Amino acid sequence: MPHYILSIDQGTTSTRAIVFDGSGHRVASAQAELKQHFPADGWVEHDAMDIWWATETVCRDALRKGGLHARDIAAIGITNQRETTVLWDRANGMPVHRAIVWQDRRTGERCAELKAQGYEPLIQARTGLLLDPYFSATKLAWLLDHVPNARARAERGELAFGTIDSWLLWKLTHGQVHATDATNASRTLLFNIRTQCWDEELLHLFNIPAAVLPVVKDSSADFGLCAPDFLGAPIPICGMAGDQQAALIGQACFAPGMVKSTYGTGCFMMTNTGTTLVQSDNRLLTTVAYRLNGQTTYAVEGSIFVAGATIQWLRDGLKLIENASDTQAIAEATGDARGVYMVPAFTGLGAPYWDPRARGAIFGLTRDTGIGEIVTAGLQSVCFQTRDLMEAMTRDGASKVTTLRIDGGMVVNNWVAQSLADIIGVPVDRPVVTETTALGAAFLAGLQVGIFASLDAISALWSCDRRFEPSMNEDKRSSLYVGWLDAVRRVASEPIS
Ligand SMILES: Nc1ncnc2c1ncn2[C@@H]1O[C@H](COP(=O)(O)OP(=O)(O)O)[C@@H](O)[C@H]1O
Ligand SMILES: O=P(O)(O)OC[C@H](O)CO
Repeated sequence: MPHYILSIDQGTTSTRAIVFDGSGHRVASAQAELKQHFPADGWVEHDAMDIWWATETVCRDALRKGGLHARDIAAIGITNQRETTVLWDRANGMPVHRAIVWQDRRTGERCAELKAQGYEPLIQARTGLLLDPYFSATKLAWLLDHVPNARARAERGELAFGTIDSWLLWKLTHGQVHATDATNASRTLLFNIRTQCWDEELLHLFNIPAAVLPVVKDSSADFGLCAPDFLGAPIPICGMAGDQQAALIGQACFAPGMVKSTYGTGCFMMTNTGTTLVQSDNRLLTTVAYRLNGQTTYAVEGSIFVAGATIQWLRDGLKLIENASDTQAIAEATGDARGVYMVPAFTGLGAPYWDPRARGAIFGLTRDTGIGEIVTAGLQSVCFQTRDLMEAMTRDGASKVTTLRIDGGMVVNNWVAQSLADIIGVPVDRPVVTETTALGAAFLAGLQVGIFASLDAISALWSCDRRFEPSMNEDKRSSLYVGWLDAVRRVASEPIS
């Protein structure tokens, strides 16, 4: 029996394919950058065909680099940037518009309108989410209303909606399968996370015809076979999860109370709450962590829109650094931001503030402030935002965080990992495999085909590369955080309660 798993990780800024072996070791990988389109202020789009072509290329490259053939691959897993919305023509498999990306704010007014009409409590109770343009429903409604004939065609069953997972599945199976998994469905604002069904009342509220929707499956399931021309032979597609849920799985956070935080473009902290659905009183999200054998495990999530994107801005916007990795040496040499705070609210503030009108700022500048302090403040902003999430989770009773498992592109930076431990005041564990998103999708696919026997067997594969212990004294930790809260208050568009 073939014993490798091919994981497709379609992220916001790049598309990756990674081949793992049956011990969760990475065997080969390939990556392609994804072009970002910014057609108007606050709008962010991706070309869904670019995403598909990049997926074909990176999968073929990864196999070639590993000296592997389709017959060596037991299963494919898919993980993806969540919420990003694609609408395509079932007849020719072409998108009817560019995909609207999770960061896109064009439907802010529609969300505000629904909020003013008092719909948020109902929506939160059914979906675990809040009324924010972040999620798919208002993006899909926008497409149906703005693409000529789209609504009528959707009602006639001619168009299909999906997040990136569904879109890739459709292309991989040559239009044979229109499905998603429960984690991705739980990010649309249309899926009832209690009943695990599309919610008719919400479909009506957002004016979405049911005919466009994919079938919702478990995260480990039979999603069909990829067409033989993709890699040379049909391969079963057996795992699927949104990237933050896949990271939770890749970090083996299977016990209630275990928590991970992923630092890519944004930062997403997630605590496993087991089979208990915890509704947040502190404006965190409740979401499906994974669904296996029909059993739903839930999580509480804090979503920060800008984490690694701050470093991209320091590099591409301000041109203060050449490479993201330069920030470690700069922060080590600077040691301390010396009272400078950066609040990177470039697209508003996410959890726990949810303030789309807030904008970024740098405070505490003096005549001797230099590049070092600004870069250090940029890195530290990610740590302070994590502390905000941790405080909200503790207030919710979702978990008293005792250790934090971290992953994502930023955590190779030792200064960030240490500063995180110092600012949140608990040990931070960095695993050997930091590409936990792709690993999580591989675990899900491998569970389905029997390469991994159980979640316990997966837990045994997790191993720590390095633990970062907090080393800052409590007074300094508190006073730094008070300064951060003051900076956030100053950028907020409305008073923070
Ligand atoms: N050494 C580093 N120090 C700080 N940030 C880094 C470093 N290396 C990469 N990054 C940041 O990490 C992000 C890339 O992480 P990744 O997990 O690949 O993101 P995504 O999945 O969102 O596309 C980028 O925003 C980049 O600025
Ligand atoms: O592409 P990432 O890794 O920044 O993740 C994006 C999230 O899934 C958005 O909810």
